[in-house]
Amino acid sequence: MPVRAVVCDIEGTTSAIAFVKETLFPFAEQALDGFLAEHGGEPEVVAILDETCALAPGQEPAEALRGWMARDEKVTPLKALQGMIWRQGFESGALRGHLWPDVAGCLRAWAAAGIALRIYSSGSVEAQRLLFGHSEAGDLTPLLSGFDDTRTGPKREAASYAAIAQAAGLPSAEMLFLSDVVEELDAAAAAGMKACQLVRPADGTVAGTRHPTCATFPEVAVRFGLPAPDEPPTG
Ligand SMILES: CSCCC(=O)C(=O)COP(=O)(O)O
Ligand SMILES: [Mg+2]
Repeated sequence: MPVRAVVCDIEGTTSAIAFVKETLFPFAEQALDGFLAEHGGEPEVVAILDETCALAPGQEPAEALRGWMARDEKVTPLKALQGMIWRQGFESGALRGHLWPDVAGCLRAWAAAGIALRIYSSGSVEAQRLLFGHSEAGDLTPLLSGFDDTRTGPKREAASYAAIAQAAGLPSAEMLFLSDVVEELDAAAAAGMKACQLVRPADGTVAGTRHPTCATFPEVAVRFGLPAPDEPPTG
């Protein structure tokens, strides 16, 4: 069955774990109080704070959000708020989306060959668009045909991948999911997708045993019969 769509995780797959943990997360944490003071009355932020209170009853929302940040919990309202905070950073040029140097060339080659490219990350859809729109390789959003976050469903549940396949309008067997996390790959495979673990040495990813492993996107291309990029890796 040929691969007609590739679904990419971000942290540990297209982008360095260190970029997310040492640049993006501290940026959001430091800006949280100022952001809430300035925007806390806006309907979209009020809805996020209500969702936070529902998930952390009895806690001040800012305190709950800080706790989730400290524990790197992939909680949907936190992810939505982080995306809103990062917007200021990406649009001002203070932040630029990190991509591993082997990624952009493959995304361009795959999109040019008609392979549908989608993102599925715990980072909110807004954050995903910002990262790829302001990436170190330029604006890559025209290459991407779909974005999903935890509002589609948890990343470790097969139903989320079935929903992504349905949104893409493709049989799941013709879709390839790339992630660094074995449990996410298990869920994608349970939904019928092909699955491949990105084991990037610089991220310290530990290779699992249940799925094929690749260190770079060009290796993925070779392994799954996708076109190889005609540009050398950048960066
Ligand atoms: C700009 S995307 C931020 C990524 C993020 O917040 C995150 O939690 C990463 O999770 P992933 O599912 O991509 O591993
Ligand atoms: Mg990941």
